[in-house]
Amino acid sequence: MTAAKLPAECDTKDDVRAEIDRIDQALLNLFAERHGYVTRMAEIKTDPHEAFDPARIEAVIGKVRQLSLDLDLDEDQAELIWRTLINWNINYEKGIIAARKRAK
Ligand SMILES: O=C(O)C(=O)C[C@]1(C(=O)O)C=C[C@@H](O)C=C1
Repeated sequence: MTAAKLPAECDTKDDVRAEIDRIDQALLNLFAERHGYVTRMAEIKTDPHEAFDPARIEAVIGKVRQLSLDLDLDEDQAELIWRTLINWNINYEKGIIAARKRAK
């Protein structure tokens, strides 16, 4: 494997795309790690209604927006990504909790 190149060290589209592919892999590894905790959360919560936790969601979004600003990223883009992720997680958790209750 070739060493990572800084943006300014990339001379071709292929150079840039190799770095984007490397970063996508790293991001997916982190999403997979986060997903493991969401699965665990679904095991800990006891009622499907607990899956949607508005206070926690707004706290996460607030943190993500601030971290984005600190990194000079677009905070609206970050919020959109996180809301999509969290909305998906809510349904995922609801499904796990409801199935467990039905099986009892
Ligand atoms: O913190 C929780 O309670 C979670 O279940 C995690 C999470 C998230 O993906 O960050 C998902 C659903 C909740 O409504 C809030 C946050």
